[in-house]
Amino acid sequence: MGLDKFKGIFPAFYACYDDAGEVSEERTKDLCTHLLEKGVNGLYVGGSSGECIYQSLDERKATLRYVAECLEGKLTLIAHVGAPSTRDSVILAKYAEELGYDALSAIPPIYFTLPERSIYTYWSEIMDAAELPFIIYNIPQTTGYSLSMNLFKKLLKNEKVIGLKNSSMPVMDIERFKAAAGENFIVFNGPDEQFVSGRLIGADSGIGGTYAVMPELLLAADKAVTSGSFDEARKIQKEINDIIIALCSLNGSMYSAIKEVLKLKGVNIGSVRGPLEPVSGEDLHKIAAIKILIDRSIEKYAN
Ligand SMILES: CC(=O)N[C@@H]([C@@H](O)[C@H](O)[C@H](O)CO)[C@@H](O)CC(=O)C(=O)O
Repeated sequence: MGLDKFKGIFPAFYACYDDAGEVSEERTKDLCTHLLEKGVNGLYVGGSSGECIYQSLDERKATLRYVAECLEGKLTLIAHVGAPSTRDSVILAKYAEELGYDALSAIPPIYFTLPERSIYTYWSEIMDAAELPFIIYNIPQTTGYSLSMNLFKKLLKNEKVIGLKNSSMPVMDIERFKAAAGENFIVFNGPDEQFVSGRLIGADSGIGGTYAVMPELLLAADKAVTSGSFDEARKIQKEINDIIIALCSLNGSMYSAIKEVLKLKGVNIGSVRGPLEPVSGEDLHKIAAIKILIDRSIEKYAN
């Protein structure tokens, strides 16, 4: 199949809540519209950044639906359907197919440390549930499982496997997975702090949790890599990293800091759900400084 629609910048979509902390249709659609206008290539819906592990099945289905309804095929949509049980993952996979999503993706099973054959079975049962391409999600720092080359090669035998979202930290992992899978396969860079290096070593695209607060910078970095302007790409990556470090330096989760910055940009998607912590009152003034940092970088590199 043609994989071009999976190339480019894919913000990991955030959980959008109303002021009472419930999933909000209006705010979900506001964020979709905002990102569409910024020119991103697609969205990764319901992953870590979507706070998937803190949401009920119905809330996850609602978010998948609101995004699909709002975008009506204008962006490539990847549904993250990983859930604690295979049963729930299969329900989400079937629902994403009904809604017209372009691909599925899932983390490996969480909580219990399971043997690789269980991980293989889990991913395979999700793939069997829908006629959609599948993107493996390797994120050892949150799941405790690091995708082995053996399991990767076994999964590649299933023609539904068209890509890998690789969030492990060694950039070299991207090169190894890409080499094993060949050209007709999409590798998404996971760590935003290494986007440029990930692209240079072989990632075709990027999915990231900080993209949606600064899509202009990721799009500019991607363009610089594609056009061979490596010095420019390196400079943009430095700005991206300064911003990520600032977002992570507050009392409160990075996602809550991002959501506060988005509010200042006119996109209110509420705050985070516990146990993620909101930004504390005394840190709120720092949010304005982070927004200025982002705006200045965009002015410098993306206008
Ligand atoms: C461990 C982690 O959460 N990694 C993030 C990164 O995008 C991360 O937020 C970013 O590099 C900042 O550290 C993504 O790989 C996760 C992600 O995109 C998602 O599933 O929402």
